[in-house]
Amino acid sequence: MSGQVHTRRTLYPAVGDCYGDGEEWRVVSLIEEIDEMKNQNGAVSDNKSDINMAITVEVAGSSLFTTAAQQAPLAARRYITISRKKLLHSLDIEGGVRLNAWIDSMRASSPTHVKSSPLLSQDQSSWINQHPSALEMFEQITKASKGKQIVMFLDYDGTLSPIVEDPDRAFMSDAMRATVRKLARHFPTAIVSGRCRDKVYSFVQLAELYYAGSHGMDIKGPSKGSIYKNGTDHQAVLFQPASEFVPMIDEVYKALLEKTKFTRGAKVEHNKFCLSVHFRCVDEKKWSELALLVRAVLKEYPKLRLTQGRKVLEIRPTIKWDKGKALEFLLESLGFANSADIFPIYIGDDRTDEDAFKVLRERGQGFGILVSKSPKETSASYSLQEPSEASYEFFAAIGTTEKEVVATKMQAEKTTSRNESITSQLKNVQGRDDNLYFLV
Ligand SMILES: O=P(O)(O)OC[C@H]1O[C@H](O[C@H]2O[C@H](CO)[C@@H](O)[C@H](O)[C@H]2O)[C@H](O)[C@@H](O)[C@@H]1O
Repeated sequence: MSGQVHTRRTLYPAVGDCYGDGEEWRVVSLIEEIDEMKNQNGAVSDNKSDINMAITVEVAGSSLFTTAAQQAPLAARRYITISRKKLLHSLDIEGGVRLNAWIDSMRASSPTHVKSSPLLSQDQSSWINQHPSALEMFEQITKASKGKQIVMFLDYDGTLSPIVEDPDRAFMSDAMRATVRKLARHFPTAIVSGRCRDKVYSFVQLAELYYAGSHGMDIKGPSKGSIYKNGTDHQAVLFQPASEFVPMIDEVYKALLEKTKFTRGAKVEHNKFCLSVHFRCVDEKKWSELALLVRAVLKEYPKLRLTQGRKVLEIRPTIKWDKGKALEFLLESLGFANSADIFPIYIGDDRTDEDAFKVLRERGQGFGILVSKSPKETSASYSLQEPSEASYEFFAAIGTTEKEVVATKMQAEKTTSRNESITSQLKNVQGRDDNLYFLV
């Protein structure tokens, strides 16, 4: 004997939330209603024509539901079931607008292939005029930084390591490590990353650097103190302005793991004071759905905000802290807060690096370099096509030039007691000022 059975299956415990003008509604469960034909053995055969996807929505003053039948009851928790078609239509008009903006921006921030068209190449060339390749500007950069203390700030992913599918395998090459080591020998050098500080340290493995993890919310100086520190205080720096958020971040991490567990390819990364939800390995057709899931979780945490990067949504505390603030903090802890004779150079590839580029523009000191193959709106002054150690050797070369001058000057210093005039002669010959002394 066989018969028809009506079954309701909850597909997702919570799907997402949407906001419109003066209204708010939240999808709490996606229920698949299926009229199943059960045979004698209990095996199920879905009769497609009977499938009706319905969605249960928790309502807070929505004008979505117009007919009397659709109006939510006045209970404390108001739920209503609407058709899948209607929900998706509404998603498009309301929450969809913001959601699509994220997704478009995520797509644009990490193009998989750069299409070549006459228009694009025109855009590209005008962009390159505005943001020339740093590699062609040796003379200008050397001249601009002359007599000033260069301080290097380097982003990690996409700047020191190539972008790869698995965030746990974004290794840095030995050649790149050797170049960064060389840079750190010439200048105070900091890694500024969205990653958790320990993780980025495990990739870079250079103890002589400053590390600003979690988008600058976790800053630590070299364990033995910095040889560059301008002043007498050589204590190692440790600064964590978002410590109070750790329990909340842990909680949201667990919620996100749970909510995204059915989204194939999605990955949630715990970056200590912030989180990343990776879209790179998720089918693009599922991106909106995943973004909705993330936003649904975040709805319960108004003290956290969402930003986007290269195929990633980043969740972080709403505190006024970013990579730009981290750069300023580092300059200050190096003793350069009020120094006119510093030349900070920040190299990064992502939207979050723009905060640091902006700070440099506002200070009118140093400049930003954007690593990008394609034109992007940026506050950086220069560009680099890709993250290669060859590019960063360029800065080491500036360092070498500076160092030679400094060494000569040091030699001159020693001789000063014997012959004051040698120093002044050197100064005249090389046209450098005394700010370079503390480099050595
Ligand atoms: O500030 P960053 O050091 O650039 O960190 C930003 C995010 O970088 C990582 O994700 C990015 O790189 C991954 C590995 O190449 C790639 O799979 C992912 O698609 C990129 O978005 C890191 O995993 C994130 O936690 C950081 O927020």
